[in-house]
Amino acid sequence: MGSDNSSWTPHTVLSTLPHPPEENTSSPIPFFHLLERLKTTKREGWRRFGINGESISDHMYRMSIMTMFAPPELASRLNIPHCTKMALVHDMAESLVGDITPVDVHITKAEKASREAAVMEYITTSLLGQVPGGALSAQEIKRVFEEYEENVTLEAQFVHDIDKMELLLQMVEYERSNDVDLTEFTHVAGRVQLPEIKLWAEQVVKERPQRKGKGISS
Ligand SMILES: Nc1nc2c(ncn2[C@H]2C[C@H](O)[C@@H](COP(=O)(O)O)O2)c(=O)[nH]1
Ligand SMILES: [Mn+2]
Repeated sequence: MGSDNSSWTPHTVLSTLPHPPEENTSSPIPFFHLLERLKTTKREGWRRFGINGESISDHMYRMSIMTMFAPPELASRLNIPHCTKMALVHDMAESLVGDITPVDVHITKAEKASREAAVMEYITTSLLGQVPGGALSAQEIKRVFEEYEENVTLEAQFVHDIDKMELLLQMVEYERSNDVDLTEFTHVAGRVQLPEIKLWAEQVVKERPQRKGKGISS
């Protein structure tokens, strides 16, 4: 989904789709169809290692479950249902932007953020702007996405940590099921912020399979 950075818009991708979602209807069905792309788009970080397995929605599903297992003292300071909602929304823009990794040199962080904001604006206006608000309104989706991106509230910090934790779990699982060295991802553990989740990260990194002929896995 790369293209000239300055000219990219959601319609850069939408115009290539065989069945682009109908816009400005009072039905959420077109939005539901767009979500299929989260089920079919594989996470790029693993594809670079020849592992074409985990989709974006797989990642967000496990994250959403993990948010409900916050350790009790931390959970007492969090709005957990809001965190679960944030986990399910945070990568929604990748339905059109795609999954861009921090090592992708073709698209800057600023361009990635700009594209994702444009997609969330498209989703919450063209697709959901005419849909009667229910438990999750267009405004709430946009607000939750922006809260995650700003990463200031404890809920956002927690969900960012869960995002990293989910990746670390998948790293160990892929090292176990493939003969692949995913050491490149271990630094993510060092970027976990909350002390309770740091403990989880340390526990998971210790699970890495020892590699033949290598020292103790870090
Ligand atoms: N090669 C690397 N890829 C990484 C790293 N950290 C995250 N990632 C991947 C994981 C996803 O495929 C993608 C973005 O994930 P989000 O959940 O943040 O959208 O980037 C890394 O250190 N190396
Ligand atoms: Mn994510």
